[in-house]
Amino acid sequence: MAQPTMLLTGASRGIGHATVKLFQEKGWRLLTVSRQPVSEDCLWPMARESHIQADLSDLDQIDRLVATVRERLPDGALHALVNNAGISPKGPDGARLGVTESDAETWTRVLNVNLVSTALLARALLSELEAAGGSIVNVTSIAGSRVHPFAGVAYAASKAGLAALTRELAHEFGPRGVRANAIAPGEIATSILSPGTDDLVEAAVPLKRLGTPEEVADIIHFLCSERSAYINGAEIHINGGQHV
Ligand SMILES: NC(=O)c1ccc[n+]([C@@H]2O[C@H](COP(=O)([O-])OP(=O)(O)OC[C@H]3O[C@@H](n4cnc5c(N)ncnc54)[C@H](O)[C@@H]3O)[C@@H](O)[C@H]2O)c1
Repeated sequence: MAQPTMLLTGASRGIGHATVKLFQEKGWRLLTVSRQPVSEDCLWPMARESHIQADLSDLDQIDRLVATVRERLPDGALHALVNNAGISPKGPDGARLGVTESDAETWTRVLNVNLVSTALLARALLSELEAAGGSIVNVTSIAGSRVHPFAGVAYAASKAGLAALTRELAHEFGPRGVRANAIAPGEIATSILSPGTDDLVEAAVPLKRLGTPEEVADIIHFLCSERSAYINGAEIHINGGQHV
């Protein structure tokens, strides 16, 4: 197969950063989306070249983003779309933006980044995914399927919606040879974690540790590979056996 191409959102740090590094090591061509310009000290020169700046909370930016992606796909084929970008009002981005759970603007921002932009991107890039027999991976969360002490309502609702969207896309896109799956992390060592997570891990995670971004990246890679060719519409939980 010619060099496969992946488009990943939220590449600047955490799970997205680990996923970019892994796919690069595996020989993929990368297109990455982040709100920020890539910094000069960026560790992966290929990723710097492939970076596209877009704020996914602003849906007006999606058309331009899709047009830029198409320009950078000379053969018109996209092998993987990884919808990883996420925002939590209770995480560092939320705190920085000064948002609160009762704020309508918060709901809009969280739903746009975590859910609506994902749906729009998947549909807009369906032809390119179809051309490659491609795979969509949506990063959901443990908070989408159970009450989580730190996640917050908007975040939980967005991730439950993303899980539902994944099943719907699997059903609709499957006949066109495009698979859609989700990966639902529990407590992973990234900047999105809230204070108090250590106690939660001690009380509720049988493996008694945080997961690593690299462990999540590995499953994303599996879901984008031929090894998972018959997995469609699944949500794979990676949470150390967490029970709340
Ligand atoms: N770390 C965890 O414990 C955990 C648990 C469950 C789910 N998740 C999910 O994993 C995904 C990755 O999160 P992470 O843990 O690496 O956190 P993170 O905060 O380190 O990374 C989030 C990424 O999303 C990007 N992003 C946020 N808002 C954006 C916007 N408006 N436009 C474009 N990009 C934007 C950020 O720039 C960043 O690259 C998220 O969807 C998150 O909800 C993480």
